Parts: sequence; C-alpha cells; structure tokens
Amino acid sequence: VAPTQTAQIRYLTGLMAQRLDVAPLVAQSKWNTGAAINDPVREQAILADVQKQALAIGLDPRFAAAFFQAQFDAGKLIQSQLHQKWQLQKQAPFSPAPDLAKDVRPILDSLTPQLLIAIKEVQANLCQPETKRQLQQAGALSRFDPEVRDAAVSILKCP
Ligand SMILES: C=C(O[C@@H]1C=C(C(=O)O)C=C[C@H]1O)C(=O)O
Repeated sequence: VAPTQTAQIRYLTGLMAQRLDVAPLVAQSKWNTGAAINDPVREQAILADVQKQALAIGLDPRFAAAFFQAQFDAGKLIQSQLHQKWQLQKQAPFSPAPDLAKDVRPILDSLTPQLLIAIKEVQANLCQPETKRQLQQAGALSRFDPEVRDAAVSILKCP
C-alpha cells in the first residue's frame, strides 16, 4: 500500500472522528433546550453548502452529500444513545451547557472544507483492496461503537 494512501485514510478518518466527537456537545445542548435530535432543515442547509463547496474543488457533489448524510446519521446515533442514557439516569440539565448555534455548529462547519478535501483524495482509491480494510480498522474511529462506525464509514465503498 502506498504510504500516501495510508496517510490520506488516516487524515480522513481523523477528521471524521473529530466531527463525531462534537455529537456529545450537540446532545448536551439539545438535552438542555429540549430541541429535537433530528434537524432536517439544518441538514439541508449543510448539504446545500457541501454541494457548492464540492463543485468548487472538483468533487462529485452527490458523493459529497451522501458522505455528509452518513456523518449526520452517525452523529445522531451517538446523540440518541446519550439521550436514552440520560433519560434513564434522570440527568439534570447540563451546566454550563454549550450553545448549539454559538459554540457547537461553528466547530462542525469548520470541519466541512477539510473533510471535503480529504474525501476527494480517498475517493480515487475506493476500489483498491486495501482501502476497505484500512477504513474499517482505522484507529481514529475505533473508540466509537460498531454501529456508529458503520454508519459513518460504509458510504465509502467502491462504486
Ligand atoms: C449536529 C446537529 O444535529 C443533527 C446532526 C447534524 C450534523 O451531524 O451535522 C445536523 C443536524 C441534526 O440533524 C445539529 O442540529 O447541529
């Protein structure tokens, strides 16, 4: 396996992990405000932006959108698991709680252009036999549970 390919997969999965790490903050702020975990309006706004940015860097906008939808789904799984746990524990509101609009969404948005560059690099290698294994065994994603990992990674496959 070319070292550059390994480095590209590490870069991508590192960014995916950074994005998933934001999900507990989203879950906390939504726990406090009672806002729904699923926010289709926000998702559509991100996807519109993602498609525009993808076009600008010569990446297939449909692939970019499908990738981000998978990352939303993985993040929402983390949020649902946490809300379920907090319900059982009768968790009190978090204090201090992160503000979704001011503190949390800017982190997600700042990762978007980096993720787009990273998936553009990896997309070219999706049909190489080692890529699948490297994606599934990526160290950066190993701390998420298999369901979450699968939701995030399975979109990255040979077409
Ligand atoms: C992260 C949020 O929650 C959900 C997950 C999203 C994401 O991963 O970007 C976007 C919208 C929501 O469905 C949010 O509302 O900002």
